[in-house]
Amino acid sequence: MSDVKPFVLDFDLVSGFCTSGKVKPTQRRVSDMVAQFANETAARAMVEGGDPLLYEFYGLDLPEDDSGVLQFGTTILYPGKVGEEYFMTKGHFHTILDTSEIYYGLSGHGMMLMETPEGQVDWKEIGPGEALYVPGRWAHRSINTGTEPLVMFFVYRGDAGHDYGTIEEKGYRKLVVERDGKPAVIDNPKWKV
Ligand SMILES: O=P(O)(O)OC[C@H]1O[C@](O)(CO)[C@@H](O)[C@@H]1O
Ligand SMILES: [Fe+2]
Repeated sequence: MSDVKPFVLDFDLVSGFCTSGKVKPTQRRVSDMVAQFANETAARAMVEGGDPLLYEFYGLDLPEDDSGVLQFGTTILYPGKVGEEYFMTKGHFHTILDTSEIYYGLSGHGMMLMETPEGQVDWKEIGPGEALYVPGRWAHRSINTGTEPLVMFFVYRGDAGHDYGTIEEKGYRKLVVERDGKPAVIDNPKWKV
């Protein structure tokens, strides 16, 4: 058991930022995930044109080897598109595959795209005041389908870990793109068996 003392952290309900500045966010830009987008040419052009920030999240300095710890924080995913594909997070399975995660929508609107190693796929919309349960075994990627930052609070088991490799190699089975001004979930042409 780790020796974490009780503490309080403040997160702004709209911006998602930790306003006391006690924790610094991790940022991911288009250059961090060019290969994850369906239209890599559009992604590379965006990198050349200034490399926009896709999202930032607060990961706390809590022990990552203790199943009794809960990791938590906020994700701020900015609005925008790469080609016709909405800004999204990298997405991951948990290293301990059967660990779950809860997201709570604070502001903005988006979607969680999920899939299992066996090939089940699902997606759920998330907005302010909605709690989304991602069961164990489901890879999860957040997508901003709106015009404001999508801000979510998340919590998961401390030792769950992040497995990015599987998604980097194979991609997701589905993509979320804008069609006729609305989000549409389509097959990912780049998905590898
Ligand atoms: O880890 P990714 O796929 O880049 O997505 C970012 C979000 O997911 C989490 O890893 C939680 O699942 C957060 O730390 C972070 O906000
Ligand atoms: Fe996760």
